[in-house]
Amino acid sequence: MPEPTTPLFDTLVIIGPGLIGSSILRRAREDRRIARHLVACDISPEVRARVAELDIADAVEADPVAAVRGADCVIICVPVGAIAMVAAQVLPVMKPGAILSEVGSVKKTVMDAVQPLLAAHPDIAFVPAHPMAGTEFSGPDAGFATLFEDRWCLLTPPENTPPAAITRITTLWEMMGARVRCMTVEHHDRVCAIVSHLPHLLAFTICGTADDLADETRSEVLDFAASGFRDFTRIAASDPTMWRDIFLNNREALLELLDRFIADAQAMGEAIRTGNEDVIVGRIRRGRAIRRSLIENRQA
Ligand SMILES: NC(=O)c1ccc[n+]([C@@H]2O[C@H](COP(=O)([O-])OP(=O)(O)OC[C@H]3O[C@@H](n4cnc5c(N)ncnc54)[C@H](O)[C@@H]3O)[C@@H](O)[C@H]2O)c1
Ligand SMILES: O=C(O)C(=O)C[C@]1(C(=O)O)C=C[C@@H](O)C=C1
Repeated sequence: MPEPTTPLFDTLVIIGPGLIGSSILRRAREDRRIARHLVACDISPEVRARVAELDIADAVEADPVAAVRGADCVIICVPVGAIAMVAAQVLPVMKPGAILSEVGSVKKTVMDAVQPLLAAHPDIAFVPAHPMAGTEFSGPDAGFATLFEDRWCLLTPPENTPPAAITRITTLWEMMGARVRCMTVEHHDRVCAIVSHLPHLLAFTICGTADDLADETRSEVLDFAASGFRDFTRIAASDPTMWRDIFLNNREALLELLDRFIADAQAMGEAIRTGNEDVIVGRIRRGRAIRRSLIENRQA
């Protein structure tokens, strides 16, 4: 007879079972070594009804206070701008020794807002995590159990976090199929500004510019878009609330990298103006090499 194993968590609560939260629930539903009891909590009655229909949680709650009572792990999966408010609602009723986590795409502003709240709850460990995985879709129907497979999950725990709590959240993400790396909130926000936030800013902007051109010239510019432009439109289809919160919360790092990008784009423009083939070809070769190395490492 196989040994019965104790799950990693007894009760795991997901607040905001949208794309990311419902993907965690789906994976945990498939692998009962993750948690014995799964609770979903959402502010939206439509989302709660859909989560119940999809049957991806053992219980669905409207009230975060009722949802987290007795839980040993709570993961906040709401837009960045709402994370601290939800943390303030649940921290006072969480069980001593429990872990609070969140999956927001920006870390410094969230940490700045949550750390003062944690001071009153020294028996709760805070282990923020950011799975570097997603799609342009939102909501509980968009999630899938394999979303985090072979993707990075970045942890940004405060310095005084008990190592055992970091280990448990690391194990959780490994059980989701991800690879885990710890870093500071500042480093996290700079890295994400370049690999995720600036590309989204460019995608939203280029779609708007093309659409304006189509209006001005009263022509079918967008009808002729082949796969290059279409790749930008996939990213540009992402959720407005989520991206508004990301841009406003990672303002400093994003604006610094936007300035740097504008300078680099202007240098490319200058090379085109002056016919500087070396600069043009050098840039293109560099982009190509980056794409190839991602493919070799199976990240593209
Ligand atoms: N979408 C991605 O690609 C991706 C990837 C990694 C991390 N993230 C981060 O994960 C978080 C969730 O993103 P998502 O794409 O799953 O969003 P989503 O819109 O699919 O889901 C968010 C859910 O949170 C609920 N919600 C909002 N405010 C709430 C509140 N105050 N209390 C309870 N529920 C509330 C919404 O009703 C919704 O069901 C965001 O912070 C985002 O930055 C997103
Ligand atoms: O694949 C996509 O569509 C995503 O936008 C996912 C993506 C990203 O930029 O890579 C978006 C935001 C997250 O915080 C992490 C991942």
